[in-house]
Amino acid sequence: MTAIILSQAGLPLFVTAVALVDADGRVLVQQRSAHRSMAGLWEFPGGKVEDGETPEVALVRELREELGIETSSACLAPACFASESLGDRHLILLLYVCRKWSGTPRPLDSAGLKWVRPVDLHGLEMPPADKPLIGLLEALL
Ligand SMILES: Nc1nc2c([nH]c(=O)n2[C@H]2C[C@H](O)[C@@H](COP(=O)(O)OP(=O)(O)OP(=O)(O)O)O2)c(=O)[nH]1
Repeated sequence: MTAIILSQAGLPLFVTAVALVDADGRVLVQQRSAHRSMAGLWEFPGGKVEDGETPEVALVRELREELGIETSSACLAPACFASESLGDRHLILLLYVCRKWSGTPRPLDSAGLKWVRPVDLHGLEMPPADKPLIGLLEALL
């Protein structure tokens, strides 16, 4: 049954995202800008995996584009994932943890950034796919 649903809707949408963790154990989230779907919600930096990219390569690219920071695949530790319907597509959200990068994150493609303690993620308005990831992340950090 699942295979039939997926073939009707096309392949799932693979999105790769990261919990950047600073020296105080806080996590960076960014606010989705007004022109985007789910505008105003807080999310982990990242984006769609493009054709020919690994999730890690896509994430290194997204972090450069969205935050102006540099990291490498070796600094991305797979953490957990979410599987959620977006309506017309099915989202697979791959969440990594990263503690090592160069540069200072800037909101190059979002309405704003903030560093929050993992427990405080529960109080943020985040996309539905992110909700089950919060507890998993808390247990990992
Ligand atoms: N980066 C990121 N995307 C997320 C998270 N949670 C979540 O549902 N998403 C969804 C939102 C988008 O549908 C998709 C990421 O797409 P994107 O960031 O590359 O592109 P976009 O905002 O222009 O997406 P869209 O407006 O076309 O939906 O994954 C998250 O924590 N981080």
